[in-house]
Amino acid sequence: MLEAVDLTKKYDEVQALAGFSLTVAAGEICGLVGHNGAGKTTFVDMVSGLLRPDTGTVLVDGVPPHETRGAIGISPQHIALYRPLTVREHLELYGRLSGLRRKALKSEIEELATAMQLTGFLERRAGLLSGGQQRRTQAATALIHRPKLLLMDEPTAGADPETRQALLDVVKQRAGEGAAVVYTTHYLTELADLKASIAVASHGKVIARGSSAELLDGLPGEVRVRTTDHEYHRATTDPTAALLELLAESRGTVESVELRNPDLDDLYRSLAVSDVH
Ligand SMILES: Nc1ncnc2c1ncn2[C@@H]1O[C@H](COP(=O)(O)OP(=O)(O)OP(=O)(O)O)[C@@H](O)[C@H]1O
Repeated sequence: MLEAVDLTKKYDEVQALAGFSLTVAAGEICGLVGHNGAGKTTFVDMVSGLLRPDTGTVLVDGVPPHETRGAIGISPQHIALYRPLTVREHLELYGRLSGLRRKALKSEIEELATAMQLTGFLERRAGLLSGGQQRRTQAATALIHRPKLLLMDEPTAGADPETRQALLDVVKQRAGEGAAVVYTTHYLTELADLKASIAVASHGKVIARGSSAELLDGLPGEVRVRTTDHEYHRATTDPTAALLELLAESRGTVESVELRNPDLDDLYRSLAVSDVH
């Protein structure tokens, strides 16, 4: 569904993309992760047709992004709503731009408003919405025409847990219906919830690609034991054994025990990713 091969892009002195390749199949959610400045947004902008690569090719459903019509839905990193327009007017506008007819548009708005918990706000102007409501509206504009490719650039930034869950549920549902999804985030827990595959970007290219099991297997998590006397912690791939050892070593009364699974920082460390441009 999405095929990007060897993309490069230079902004003056900054090599934002340096041979960025990524393929995402229909029905697949690909979690695109990486440090700030790794090139994720530049890539998303290129796939959405906003930016042309210096070299390399992008195909969406077999054609270049600027030639697709209605195949792509984009939820940009920064909220970009028209303050005087209501939520319903936004959804009508984006739906019409993608060629949705009046009847289909009406039922899509109803279904999406329910899924995104926007039913009570449809007639409210965007400028008067809370941050979370704006996030949900922004995401809804990307989803209204049921695109074959969904580009979601940190869609949950600043969202409360309820907004985050609504968003994750809709993304899962759309992938279940066959949409390909590129989902950039700094939260591994979201990717686990989405059962997403992972692509790690660094210095303008994808340096690791696979399922989270493939990429995280064997990475150490951490066990912490806090007692009335001291706090003990150990990095480990065998939490049960480490916990028993720490309990045997610890002095004082145990107050808390914490097991932390490997996270994105552990993954970056294992890949020796250290870049911030
Ligand atoms: N319009 C621009 N002009 C000059 N440099 C840019 C421009 N856009 C991005 N860059 C640079 O290109 C590099 C990649 O930026 P990009 O926004 O793609 O990273 P990112 O992985 O999305 O980061 P973040 O996680 O912070 O959103 C950075 O060094 C950034 O400063």
